[in-house]
Amino acid sequence: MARETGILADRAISALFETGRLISERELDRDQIQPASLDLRLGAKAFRVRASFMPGPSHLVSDKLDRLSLHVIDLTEGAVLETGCVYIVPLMESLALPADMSASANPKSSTGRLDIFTRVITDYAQEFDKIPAGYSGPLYLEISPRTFPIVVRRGSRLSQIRFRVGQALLGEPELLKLHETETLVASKQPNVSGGGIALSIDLAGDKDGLIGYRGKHHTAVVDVDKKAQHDIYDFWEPLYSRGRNELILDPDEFYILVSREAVHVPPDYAAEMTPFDPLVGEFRVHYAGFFDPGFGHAPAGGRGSRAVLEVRSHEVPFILEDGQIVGRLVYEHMQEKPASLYGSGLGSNYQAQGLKLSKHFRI
Ligand SMILES: O=c1ccn([C@H]2C[C@H](O)[C@@H](COP(=O)(O)OP(=O)(O)OP(=O)(O)O)O2)c(=O)[nH]1
Repeated sequence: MARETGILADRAISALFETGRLISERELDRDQIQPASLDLRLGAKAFRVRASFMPGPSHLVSDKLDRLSLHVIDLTEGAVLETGCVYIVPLMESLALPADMSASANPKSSTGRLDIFTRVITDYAQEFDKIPAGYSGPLYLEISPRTFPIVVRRGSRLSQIRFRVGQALLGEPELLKLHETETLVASKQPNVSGGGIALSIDLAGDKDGLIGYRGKHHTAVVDVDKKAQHDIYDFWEPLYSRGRNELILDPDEFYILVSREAVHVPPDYAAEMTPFDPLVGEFRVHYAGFFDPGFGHAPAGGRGSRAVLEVRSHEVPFILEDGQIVGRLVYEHMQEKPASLYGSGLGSNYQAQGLKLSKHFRI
């Protein structure tokens, strides 16, 4: 029996397409629907703009593009998007949501791990990545590669959207109860506060003391649609604990680190890593925050999956210490159990992961 409120699962997302609530200029790709989200595809053009913007309550995105666009790039054969530049790409998908359904977007994990900053923008938007209930209109993606230049093309999938009816966030007592039966975050002393369950950082490292990676500058381009294409060490510097169990974050460098705890998202739930909390420190963990139903779930082959963390320090150098809390996972009810779980036959790339760079790299 489906709940009234909650995040839409794969079957319901497919029904949105069939009933014209989700519109696309071409058929959905076979693997575009995930257990609790839909990957969004780039359209055929990218607008290089002078700066990022918010349309605000009285403007269409296209009004702003008329004013701010510097150049239009054709994506049909693929094109390079450079670091430090801002691009706006109309997406292939648009929406005609019912009055009780809203949506939110987030970069795909592979996009976050490449340090590509992306946000979905709607007409009349006053917030990024939030699509109000009943929204009818186009979707645009703002893209700004931060560390590596990238190749994208029409159909590339950098961002994903979750649809939700009403509000189905678990409160702290409900979260604690679920944790007691399902072990959401495998820590000796679960810390449930701020509406979520805390994740801490692993800076002790694996048997070789490897704790993470720092992105190199002035690299070759990464094609976002190609797997295992590049040697890790051409793009990343490995970082070792050397018994110190701490790491000084340099401002404006990008790090891939990993949680100390294994994470579990039971099939009836979807999780999200909550953004940077200024009370935790002057750094930001999480550029891609959706955790799928079935991630870390033992029957879906996920036992021991850790959360990969995308980390940046702002303004000042900051010392992270092993075991320090760096983020929180909030959990929401699914409307119904997905037909397919993360990790089970979906070509999932990150089930049962430890410290793992994006799928584009090979050792
Ligand atoms: O910051 C994050 C965000 C997500 N994940 C995990 C949980 C999530 O369920 C999984 C896959 O995320 P997503 O579906 O966004 O990744 P993808 O790039 O689409 O990969 P896949 O092809 O495996 O779906 O990665 C992290 O470890 N860290």
